[in-house]
Amino acid sequence: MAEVDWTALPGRLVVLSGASGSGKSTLVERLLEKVGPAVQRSISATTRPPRPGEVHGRDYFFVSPEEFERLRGDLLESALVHGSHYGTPAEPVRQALARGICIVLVIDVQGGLQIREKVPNALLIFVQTPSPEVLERRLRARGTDDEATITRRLTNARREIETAQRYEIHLVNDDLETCVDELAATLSQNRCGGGNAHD
Ligand SMILES: Nc1nc2c(ncn2[C@@H]2O[C@H](COP(=O)(O)OP(=O)(O)O)[C@@H](O)[C@H]2O)c(=O)[nH]1
Ligand SMILES: Nc1ncnc2c1ncn2[C@@H]1O[C@H](COP(=O)(O)OP(=O)(O)O)[C@@H](O)[C@H]1O
Repeated sequence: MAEVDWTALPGRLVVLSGASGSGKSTLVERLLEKVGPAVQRSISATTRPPRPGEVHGRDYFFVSPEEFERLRGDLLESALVHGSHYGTPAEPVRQALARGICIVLVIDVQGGLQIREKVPNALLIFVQTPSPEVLERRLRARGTDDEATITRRLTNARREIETAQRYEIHLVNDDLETCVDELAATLSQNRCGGGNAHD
């Protein structure tokens, strides 16, 4: 696609990262219910197989490794995470930002740092559980992953938490509704959603 000045678009780009099981998907789902259409989330492409209940085009675009390679040139950022490829299709994000909508990217820290380079005015938020034990408990309770997958995600969690030092905003997802409120307030204070998307 043609060169885009991402910082000149009226909508704000928000990155939400956190270890697997930290609650990113749950938080964003609740946030979108709460704040309405001025905030939307981007749908990533991935080579990871769908989990039970996940829907193509709603949760992710589930693609083959070959399709992912063909898509590469159209991605705003991409990364290899827990052995699968993930990436953000650029054009839908550009169109939404051009309409003044705040777009949330639920992506890993490698992608977050690529966004920081490309879109310097993006807001980078990192979410953590109150402790590593709570993270492990929630990942197991989710019941979507086998033991090897859980072990891999817990190992990667340590590295992600170290990289998170470079994120400007840190949230602790202890009580869900409290954290959703904090996320909504953070966005509102940073010119995202809450009716001020056109400021
Ligand atoms: N860089 C990048 N990371 C992504 C993207 N989509 C999802 N991820 C990240 O990939 C990791 C694995 O996501 P997922 O397979 O849904 O597992 P979960 O984190 O356990 O729910 C998480 O850190 C996601 O935030 C993307 O488009 N780009
Ligand atoms: N504040 C919370 N308290 C208790 N359980 C939570 C909380 N936030 C999320 N969960 C649960 O933890 C699990 C992991 O959350 P999820 O949103 O899938 O994380 P992520 O998208 O970061 O991998 C899910 O089963 C979810 O229902």
